[in-house]
Amino acid sequence: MRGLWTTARVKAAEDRVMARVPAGSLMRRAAFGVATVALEVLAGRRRVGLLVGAGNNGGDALWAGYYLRRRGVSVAAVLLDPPRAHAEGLAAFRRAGGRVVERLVDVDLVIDGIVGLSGRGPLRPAAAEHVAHLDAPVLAVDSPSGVDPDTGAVDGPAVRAAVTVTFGCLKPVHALADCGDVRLVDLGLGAELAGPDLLELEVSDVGAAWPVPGPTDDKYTQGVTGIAAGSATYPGAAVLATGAAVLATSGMVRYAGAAAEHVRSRWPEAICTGSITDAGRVQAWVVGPGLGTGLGAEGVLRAVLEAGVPVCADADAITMLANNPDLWDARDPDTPLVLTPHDREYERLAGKVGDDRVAAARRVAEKFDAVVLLKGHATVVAGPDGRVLVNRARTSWAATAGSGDVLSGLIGALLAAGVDPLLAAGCAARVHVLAAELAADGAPIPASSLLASVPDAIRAVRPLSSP
Ligand SMILES: NC(=O)C1=CN([C@@H]2O[C@H](COP(=O)(O)OP(=O)(O)OC[C@H]3O[C@@H](n4cnc5c(N)ncnc54)[C@H](OP(=O)(O)O)[C@@H]3O)[C@@H](O)[C@H]2O)[C@@H](O)CC1
Ligand SMILES: Nc1ncnc2c1ncn2[C@@H]1O[C@H](COP(=O)(O)OP(=O)(O)O)[C@@H](O)[C@H]1O
Ligand SMILES: [K+]
Repeated sequence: MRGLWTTARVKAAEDRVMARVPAGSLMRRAAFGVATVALEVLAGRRRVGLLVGAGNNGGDALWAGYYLRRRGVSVAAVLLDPPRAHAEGLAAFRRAGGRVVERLVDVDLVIDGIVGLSGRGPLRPAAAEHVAHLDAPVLAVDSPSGVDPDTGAVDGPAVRAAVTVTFGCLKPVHALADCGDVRLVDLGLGAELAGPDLLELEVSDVGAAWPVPGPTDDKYTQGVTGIAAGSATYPGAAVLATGAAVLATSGMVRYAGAAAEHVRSRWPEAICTGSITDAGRVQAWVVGPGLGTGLGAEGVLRAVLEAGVPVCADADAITMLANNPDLWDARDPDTPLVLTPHDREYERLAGKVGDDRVAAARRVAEKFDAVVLLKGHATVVAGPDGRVLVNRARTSWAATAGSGDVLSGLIGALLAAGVDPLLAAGCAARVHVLAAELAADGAPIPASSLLASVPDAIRAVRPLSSP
């Protein structure tokens, strides 16, 4: 797992390190890292432009310009606030033959030192104007300017970075927003940083957590997933959610609901019944996709919440919980609940998501004592214990009708297999994103194709040496 630390925590750690190292040494180390990556990106080309803001981020850029000049690179700098440009960095830059210009023209690479950890709100007009006219690849210093370093939110023009060079540790922006290729320069912060604020699963974490059958397993021991989804109007949601559970693990899947015939004909291996009372025992339930919100659906949700097994509540189940708070009383407080809202469902539960999606997911996780998976290009999974996992998609092909139904089936199967609910949601989100990518391969896909790629996505995360 990769840890990410909020800017307040990073600044506090940097202050403690700075108190015991010579003045300016951290900045020069950071800038040397920037210059090293810049030379790599330049690959022999020799013209660099700097956009220099008034803070230490601009100082990093100026010192990087100094190191690049010493390697014979031609470097021009635009100072966005000349009287406040980092004095030592600017002096070193000029000494090394760096030029100060009004506008960047004919450069092979732009180094964005407009603003870093202290950047807040939309870019100021002068910075926005330069960013709007960028026509070369950009290396962002610490974080792309115009993107909030703690939330990844973008309000107005922002730098689109091909590569971001960051220092000390990763920050939330590096998992929540597009920063291009992210490179980390060590500043020796390690001992000063306690546990991270956010976590990002790596492929190996997902592969290690994904349940696989052992020699003593049979169809029951791996966990039976129950799917309470679909309706006469929306049978497809039942087919997709059940299919995802069938493909996610080799345990058994039971389907209960009005789409039993549709599900049976598509997934003959699922045990299908028309009603939840006849469903038999399961180790986790998925409830909600395509279920409707009428009295019958409320009864199903109540039965699932009372069942005493982990529940993944999605789509209409979330809407019902938002509209009828009495339904919460049916919940067994000792069994885990995973809620998987998109923004509109979130709003029904707890008001607008806002710019800080991590804080939004945390609020609802705490309020309902549940794991909350907030859907989107960057999926945020927050646990009631304060842990947060972030998973950003590299493409947006998953933004298609029915793809959420697939996700809920994956989560349900992992819950039934006994995976920790936060990890279950995080691993499912990761495999879901990968399945979308593999299925799309550059062209739009329906959710049924995403579903068909689930086995390939699982193969891709599992260790190479495993059977
Ligand atoms: N600490 C360390 O040990 C190390 C720190 N390091 C580096 O320092 C960076 C943090 O530096 P920092 O704290 O000086 O702030 P920084 O990000 O340059 O921004 C402040 C300036 O931006 C301005 N500004 C704000 N919002 C804006 C907007 N929307 N649009 C435009 N401008 C905006 C703001 O203006 P003001 O509000 O003052 O008018 C002020 O002038 C960090 O990211 C890393 O690169 C490395 O050298 C390693 C060692
Ligand atoms: N822009 C996007 N990029 C990547 N994934 C996205 C994007 N928008 C939505 N998704 C993902 O697609 C799925 C959509 O789920 P949902 O809105 O519930 O759809 P449905 O109800 O039609 O099944 C979620 O997994 C979500 O994270
Ligand atoms: K920057």
